[in-house]
Amino acid sequence: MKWIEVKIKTTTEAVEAVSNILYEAGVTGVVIEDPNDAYLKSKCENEWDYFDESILITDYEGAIVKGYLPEGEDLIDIIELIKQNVEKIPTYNLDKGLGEVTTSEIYEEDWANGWKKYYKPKKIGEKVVVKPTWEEYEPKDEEVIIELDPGMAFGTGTHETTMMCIQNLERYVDGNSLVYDIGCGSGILSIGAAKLGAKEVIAVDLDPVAVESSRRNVALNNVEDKVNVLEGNLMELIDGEADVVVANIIADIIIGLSDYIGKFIKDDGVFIASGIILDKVEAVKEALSKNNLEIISVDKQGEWAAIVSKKFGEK
Ligand SMILES: C[S@@+](CC[C@H](N)C(=O)[O-])C[C@H]1O[C@@H](n2cnc3c(N)ncnc32)[C@H](O)[C@@H]1O
Repeated sequence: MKWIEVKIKTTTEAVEAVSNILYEAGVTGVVIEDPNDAYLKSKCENEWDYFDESILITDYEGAIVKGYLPEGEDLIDIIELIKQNVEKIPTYNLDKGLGEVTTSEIYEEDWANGWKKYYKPKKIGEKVVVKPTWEEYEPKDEEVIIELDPGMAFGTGTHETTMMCIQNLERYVDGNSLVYDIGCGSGILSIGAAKLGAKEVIAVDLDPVAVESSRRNVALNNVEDKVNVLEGNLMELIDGEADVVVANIIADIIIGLSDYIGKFIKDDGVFIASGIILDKVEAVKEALSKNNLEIISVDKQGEWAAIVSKKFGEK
């Protein structure tokens, strides 16, 4: 299968905005080459244990953001939309830099392996470390390691929305927890919940590629006894209430879920909703509150938010 690499030359300050443009266009991950960012981060060794100096070698002095899209009939329209959105970046008071959008073809085999050199072990919570299967990593005390090969599914652990879910799972999962993971992607959150001690996890995704990836990663982490991965829609697959429901999808889907998610949460259970673009935080909060879910916290990282709400029992 052919994939199209979309490469955008921008500035450090616009990296988040450009990444979001690519995510909204349908990429499942981005590669950022930013010599300036690398310089800053190399000063902070604790934060940057796994720094790969090869990202310093670039012919452009600003930042480059790359994303990958499958070849398809609507690709020309998607690229055009990306270009238009990049042109709009200055309206958010950000310097778009060159703003040049270029594309090149790559074959699945190149893509499947090309991105791997940028994907390194990374601590994404207080305890949880994501370790690509092909990397060596010596766990430190108390660390919880998720072995991962996401393949073509979303969920490498490098996206803010995933990290905020993991950080909240660390807060809310205990040895008695039944957890539902809606939109499991690579299975990262289900595996994280299981390794944080959850008693049982049910993972669901509409996308068969994600289901296959989750099952493979669940086996790789030896948590098959705790995690059950199902393909399809929550409503049709699950009957019962969980202590923790986590969904890293997008704001509009979370808003739709809010109408009925309460039926799947025990009294005093929590709903961790992530993937919410900052502009839509208020709309999601309103949808949750309207459905008797009380907002407990709103975390923000970059352009994204995660909202934790709680279902209170009868008083
Ligand atoms: C952003 S990814 C999240 C992957 C992973 N949970 C993470 O946090 O990194 C969202 C996933 O939700 C799935 N999805 C989208 N809408 C869904 C729905 N209504 N029900 C179940 N899965 C859904 C997509 O197929 C995709 O795999």
